[in-house]
Amino acid sequence: MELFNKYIRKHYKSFIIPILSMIICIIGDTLSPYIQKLLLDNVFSKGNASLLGKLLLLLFIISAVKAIFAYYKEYLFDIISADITRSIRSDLFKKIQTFEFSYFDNMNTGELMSRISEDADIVWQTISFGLRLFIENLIYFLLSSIVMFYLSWKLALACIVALIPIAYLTIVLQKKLSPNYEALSDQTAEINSTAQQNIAGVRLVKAFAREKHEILKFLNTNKEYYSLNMKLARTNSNFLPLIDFLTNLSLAVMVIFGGYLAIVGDITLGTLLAFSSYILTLVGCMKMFGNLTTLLAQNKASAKKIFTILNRDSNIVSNNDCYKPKTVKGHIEFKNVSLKYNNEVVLNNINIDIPAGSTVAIMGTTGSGKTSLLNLIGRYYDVLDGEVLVDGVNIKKWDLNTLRSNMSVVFQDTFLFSDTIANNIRFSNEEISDEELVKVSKEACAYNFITSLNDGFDTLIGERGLGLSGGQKQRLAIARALARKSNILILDDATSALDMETEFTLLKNLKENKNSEATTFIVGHRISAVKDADIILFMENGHIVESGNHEQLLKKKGYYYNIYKDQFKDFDELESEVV
Ligand SMILES: Nc1ncnc2c1ncn2[C@@H]1O[C@H](COP(=O)(O)OP(=O)(O)OP(=O)(O)O)[C@@H](O)[C@H]1O
Repeated sequence: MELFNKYIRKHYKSFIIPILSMIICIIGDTLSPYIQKLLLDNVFSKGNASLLGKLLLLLFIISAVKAIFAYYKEYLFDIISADITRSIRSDLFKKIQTFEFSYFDNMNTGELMSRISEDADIVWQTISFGLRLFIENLIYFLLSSIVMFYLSWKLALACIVALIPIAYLTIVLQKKLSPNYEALSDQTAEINSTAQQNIAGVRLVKAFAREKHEILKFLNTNKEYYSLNMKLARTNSNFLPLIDFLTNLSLAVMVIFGGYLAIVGDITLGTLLAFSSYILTLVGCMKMFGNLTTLLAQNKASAKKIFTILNRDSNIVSNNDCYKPKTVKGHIEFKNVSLKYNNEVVLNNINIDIPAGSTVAIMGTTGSGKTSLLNLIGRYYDVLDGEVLVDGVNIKKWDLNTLRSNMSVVFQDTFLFSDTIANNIRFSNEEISDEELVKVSKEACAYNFITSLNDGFDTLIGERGLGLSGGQKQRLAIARALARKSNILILDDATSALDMETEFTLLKNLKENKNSEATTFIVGHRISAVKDADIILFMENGHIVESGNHEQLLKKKGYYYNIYKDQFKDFDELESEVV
């Protein structure tokens, strides 16, 4: 129903011409048996030869008109359905873009791909094929019934009554098929996601020699899909022969009762002949309604899933009259901030004030909440308690697009698009000139390796930067972040795959070229990467347990000092040996 209200109804004007064409074709089809009746009763029985030419000409005209309008009917219906499906696909894609991070934490890619591809295709089939046939058969049914009642109400009534059990069975079949199609749609998504995950992780599978396990997993999913299809086939084969039998029975009723009416002189032979055509049309309609139930059941399942997405609103949205400053300075404050994912509290009572232009380094054990803390700045997740302020304004009051457009992030997991190196860097800022492209690549220590490739900046790389080393991918991701030239830069463990020397050069470049107002966050594990920061935060179990600059933290002789000692112990020992 939602499909109808949201997509089909607004196209109602486009349906006028194809439906009119359809009606013209159906009128032609419905008139043909009537003309045959006239031929039999008037020309052949009564020998009225003058009518023969006229009736044959009429039959010819009807066929020609039908052929012309059939073209419009088919073609225009196809255009409308393609249009509607395009709108559904675009709406789905646009809607998915609005969802918050946590939605994607709980949803797998294969499932979403199924919604955009298979489910949208089923809706397309329903409209282009199903809806057209439904309207067509409904009109056929109504017109044929009207003519039948006009010719002989007794025989028409008998035929309609004989068709009632078929209609009933069709409805029961649809009810039985619906849940099966829902399960089938779920299973299609499961197959997609199993295949998608395997292909995305194929290197891991091969490295661990887990091909057999993966094949087995896929075969099981496929077997389940097969079983569901078999179940559907069983349901169909339980009902369809019965529907066929009843259909033939209704024909027999018509022949017996019609023959009797002809014998007693209630109807002419021509009427009986016309009736046999009309009843075949009615039976054809009933069969078609039966077949359409399958498609309708399939469509119901797919449309339900599509509308679950389309009707969902993101939990993180900008308010009306939100804050949209022209420039962002980068003053960031966390006030009593706590964060919870599902049921787990991962940040507890965080308080920090970071003046614009500071460089903040975050250290801490794995899982201590470093990424989670940084995720709050762009409002990728909402706080449980407290508030995060950027330039003195709670980020919940900010226009999300303005806030995020003024930030650059390098995530822990590097993702590169299947595109050229230049386009990957320009992803964050399409406006940058070729000179700036070179400049940010140099800053990110990526220029030398890019220019050593045969196609340089035009080199095509795979979705995951195939053909590039981990460190090269990270450097491209950093160049992409720098290209945005924003006043908030977040590097979440972005140099972990670089050797110490490259990391040192890169961080030095960042410091030297840094726009003095840019606030920079660096999550790092090496003292050499963090020691020059204005503020160093040390995190443990969702708390900031130490903060200060390098000297202050060394004096505290706490967590930071211990790491410093561990990392520089070898150096000190070596120094003492040399001395
Ligand atoms: N999207 C998420 N959904 C649920 N729990 C999460 C999510 N992201 C992180 N966590 C959990 O939150 C805690 C903090 O994770 P976070 O990634 O912030 O730590 P981290 O200090 O950045 O770790 P690492 O140094 O290993 O990257 C962990 O216990 C982690 O399991």
